[in-house]
Amino acid sequence: MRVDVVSIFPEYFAPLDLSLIGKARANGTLRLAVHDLRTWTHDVHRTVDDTPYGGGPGMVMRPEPWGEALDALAPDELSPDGHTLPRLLVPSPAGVPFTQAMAHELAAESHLLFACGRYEGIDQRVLDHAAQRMRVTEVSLGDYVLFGGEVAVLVILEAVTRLLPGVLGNAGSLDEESHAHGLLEAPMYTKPATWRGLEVPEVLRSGDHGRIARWRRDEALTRTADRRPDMIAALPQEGLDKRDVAT
Ligand SMILES: O=C(OCc1ccccc1)c1cn[nH]c1
Repeated sequence: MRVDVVSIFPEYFAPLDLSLIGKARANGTLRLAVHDLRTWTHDVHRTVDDTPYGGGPGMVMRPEPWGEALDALAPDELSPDGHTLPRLLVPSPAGVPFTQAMAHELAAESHLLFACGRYEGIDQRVLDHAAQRMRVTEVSLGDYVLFGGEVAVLVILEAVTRLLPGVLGNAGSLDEESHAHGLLEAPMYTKPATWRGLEVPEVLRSGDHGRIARWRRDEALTRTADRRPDMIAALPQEGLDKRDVAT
């Protein structure tokens, strides 16, 4: 997968050289390039922002540099490697919620292009113009406001990269994890069996895999009902047999 990131703080992405994402880059699973938006400014001050039409606090990112950046990174003509147009992702408090389902969707793309907004955001025409030729998604990580999109891109990239083939050691851990089956994950334990007077639930040491699976499912349902009733409501009802419904 090819990923391009455009930001006025490219150094934010240095951590991506570490850990799993670093390995994914090393083995070519992920080809990541980070670009400084100011590359596409031409004034001596390399200006990327200006005051908002209609008034209001803060500044807005100017369209010109973004337009040139997107032209350069998502050229219309097919490049030698026959690349398709990228999917443009713009983190924003006004975006559609980022979910594990979207992470899976993005992991299937061949080229992602992230635009990191700062200040009050990017001139809307940048997104409207880009949408004339590529798929554009404003995406929100949650109902809060950050200084800019960089941190959100790090989160999205981590969620997507770990889904790419060969990045996670045992792919098994993918289908067990929270949000993989519409429920939160059951509590996890490891050695020692007793720690500071606290025991590991006996069932997990019973070796009875049917009992263990049932216990984990019950725990997942209870946890989800307690912490995320919204997820219980979203469960496919036919998937829940009578025993499952948490009382
Ligand atoms: O703050 C966020 O993105 C950065 C951003 C982009 C545009 C204007 C202000 C801030 C964000 C919050 N939830 N998900 C993303």
